Amino acid sequence: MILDLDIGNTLSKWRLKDRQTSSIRARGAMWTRDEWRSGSDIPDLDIVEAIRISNVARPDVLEDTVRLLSRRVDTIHIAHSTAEALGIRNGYDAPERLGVDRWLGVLSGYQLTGGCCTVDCGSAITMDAVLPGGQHIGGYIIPGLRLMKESLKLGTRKVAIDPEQDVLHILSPGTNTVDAVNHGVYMAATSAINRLYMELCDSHGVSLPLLLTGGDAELVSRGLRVPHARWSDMVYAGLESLFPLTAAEAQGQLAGMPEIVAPADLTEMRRALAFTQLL
Ligand SMILES: Nc1ncnc2c1ncn2[C@@H]1O[C@H](COP(=O)(O)OP(=O)(O)O)[C@@H](O)[C@H]1O
Ligand SMILES: CC(C)(COP(=O)(O)O)[C@@H](O)C(=O)NCCC(=O)O
Ligand SMILES: [K+]
Repeated sequence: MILDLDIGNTLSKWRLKDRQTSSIRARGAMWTRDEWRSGSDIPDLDIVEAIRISNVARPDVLEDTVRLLSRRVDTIHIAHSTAEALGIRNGYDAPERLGVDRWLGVLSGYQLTGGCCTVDCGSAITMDAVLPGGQHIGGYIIPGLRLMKESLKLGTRKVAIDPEQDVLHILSPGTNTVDAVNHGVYMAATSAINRLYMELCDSHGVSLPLLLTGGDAELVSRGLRVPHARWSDMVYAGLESLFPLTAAEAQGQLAGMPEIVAPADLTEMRRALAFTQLL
């Protein structure tokens, strides 16, 4: 069994993948600040032969995790952002500074689409673009939904946006503090993504497929006006492509690959952008 770990600033996600069949056997998550201890939602290490890790939490979180796991498992691969990988050139001035979860998302997105825009809606919302030909051009970082709410200190941080709510309702003016904050934060996130995505396509003259991942991807997806696909295993897929361990992975079959959704027409996007600039 392979243990894949995606350690974010809020949640540490894990999954167990069968080395023979390439199927996912178990999944779980724990708060990143919590310690690994029995009784919590952690995988059974006795059946793990190899581990692959993506970490964007503090370095000591990674050190503690590796120390604990290396007592039980010999093979541990840790992903790092590099200047180049799998035909993609990292657009950061200091490539190693690009969050490795963003880099892994870009690697998977490019393999699926040959050029795309990736959005990871977690503690932060990050956006990256990689052009056909493999040049990553950098991206954007904004606070995630939860962080935006926390920053207001209005006591609304624990009140989640109801994922069942009709999206038109979430975009309407709030008539109490909780709704005003939730709706405002949601509008800030979704309109930034809509706008930045169209600006990126416009300035590079290419209509890029848009891919979404992260804990808030489903919610954010409903507020986007542009065609896009969700890929919840996108960071894991980057680990699979950097460190292929199964026959399917070696052939480029990445877990949970979505259907490619045809992007919006570039002329239409330019028309929409021109309209926002007229106002
Ligand atoms: N069950 C859940 N537990 C915690 N956060 C959740 C849950 N479902 C959705 N979320 C949202 O997802 C975010 C965490 O997403 P994730 O992509 O795991 O973030 P990160 O990679 O930064 O840890 C939280 O900030 C929260 O808004
Ligand atoms: C931007 C991030 C904090 C996002 O982390 P996440 O929301 O997934 O926990 C992470 O990718 C990171 O620490 N990046 C380093 C800075 C950079 O990418 O420029
Ligand atoms: K993120």
